[in-house]
Amino acid sequence: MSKYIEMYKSKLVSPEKAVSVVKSGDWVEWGSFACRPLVLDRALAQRKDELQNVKVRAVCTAYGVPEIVKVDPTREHFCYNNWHFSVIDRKLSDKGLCSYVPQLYREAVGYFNNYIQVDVAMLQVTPMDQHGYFNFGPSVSHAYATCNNAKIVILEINENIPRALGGNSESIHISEVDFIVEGENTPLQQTPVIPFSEEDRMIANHIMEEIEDGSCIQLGIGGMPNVVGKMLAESDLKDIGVHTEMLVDAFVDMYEAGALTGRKKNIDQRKIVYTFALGSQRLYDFINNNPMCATYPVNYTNNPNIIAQNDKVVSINNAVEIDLFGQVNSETSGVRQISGTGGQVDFIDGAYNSKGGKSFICLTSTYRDKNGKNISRIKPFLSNGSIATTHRAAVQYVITEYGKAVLKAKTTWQRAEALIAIAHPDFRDELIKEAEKNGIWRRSNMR
Ligand SMILES: CC(=O)SCCNC(=O)CCNC(=O)[C@H](O)C(C)(C)COP(=O)(O)OP(=O)(O)OC[C@H]1O[C@@H](n2cnc3c(N)ncnc32)[C@H](O)[C@@H]1OP(=O)(O)O
Ligand SMILES: CCCC(=O)O
Repeated sequence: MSKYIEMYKSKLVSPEKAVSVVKSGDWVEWGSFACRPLVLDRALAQRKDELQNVKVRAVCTAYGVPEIVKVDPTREHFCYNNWHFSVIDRKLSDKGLCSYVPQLYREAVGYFNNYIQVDVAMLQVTPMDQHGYFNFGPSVSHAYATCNNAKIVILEINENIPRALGGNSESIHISEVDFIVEGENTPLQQTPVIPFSEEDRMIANHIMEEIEDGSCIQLGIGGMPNVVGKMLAESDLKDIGVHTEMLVDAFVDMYEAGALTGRKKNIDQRKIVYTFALGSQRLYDFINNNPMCATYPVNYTNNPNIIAQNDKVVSINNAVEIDLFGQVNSETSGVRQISGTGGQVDFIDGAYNSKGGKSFICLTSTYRDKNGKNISRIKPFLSNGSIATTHRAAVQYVITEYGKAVLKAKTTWQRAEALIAIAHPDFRDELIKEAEKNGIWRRSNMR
């Protein structure tokens, strides 16, 4: 028997035994996205009455509401927190059951190395390989930093987790692990493909005009970036490269269409670089043992200096609203946290510094609220309480179905003009009046 199998056997315990190490007051860190623990969550929830004030941090909750949250609506026993809200997290937050942790995603590894305490780390990983390594699969992100800084590391094995080749920090050795639990091999979280609207297609068309052969693409989270990805796959563009934070199904479409070769990249040439993957089973099958894919920790993928080493970086991200000063909110609706800062700012900075690089903030010109009322996403000010995800000076291109606005190096009145020109026509007069009132309009505007 190999020494690693012996070590494995000595560390293999039941979920109940593994979570018995958690003490009142501890900070517990979970694996992110599709790699959050499942059987460990259930076992921890069963200890509710013995524990007080155990704080759990997670990223973008998948697989439904965690058991620790379900069993403790008071948050006295378990206090759930999240670095990036999914639809589950925002609904929990509406009920006061989940708190947001602001972050610049590129800094996540540094937070673990320098700022925060982790008493117990719990992550889903692949089964161990013959060299004694467990792979972090589609959720490399800050997984190694979490484990490296945790007092106790517990891994939950899931045979369905694909083995993601790196890069670096994509795996952890058995010698660095305290306990192993064999999970139930739950299929990975699948994200539905969102149907896109005519407005989405028009926005994507404006972006497509700016993409060239050899461009290096980042697609952000949300519906719109995926539409552009699909159109890229259907285009006759050649030698597209990928350096992204999030890997989505659209990249598989591009690969299968032959558009994606990565041959023109200056770094990680011919590799699809990413830090986490979230999508369908087809995406997870694509990354499994695929030498074309290289996953890295987020302090590499999202470092603007690394991003900028490739030429013609094109960064495509969604937003909730933008004000006439150019401040972009991509994460809240007033004080309601919808999502997170994520890597938006990282890629906007990286693309700007890349030779020939371009960053796009895209949004439909209007949004239909829950009462069916059409509301302009281009506003005089961000909604009361909304957070500026990307500050105004960083913004380069803004796109709606009505066209493109380039904000870099523009005066306040030029910005207001450029943004009003791509607002929905029904709102333009009102926006001009507001811009005048707020001192960012000139008589010569729109002439
Ligand atoms: C991942 C990378 O590679 S790096 C960078 C990418 N990361 C980021 O850009 C971080 C921030 N961005 C995001 O999270 C997303 O792009 C978003 C939130 C802006 C859009 O994501 P989508 O999934 O397309 O948004 P969607 O249209 O489904 O809306 C999400 C929620 O916001 C609400 N919403 C959207 N727009 C508005 C608005 N203008 N006012 C109020 N609420 C709004 C929706 O109602 C929905 O809430 P609900 O589920 O409670 O009904
Ligand atoms: C956790 C980050 C996801 C995003 O960047 O949007």
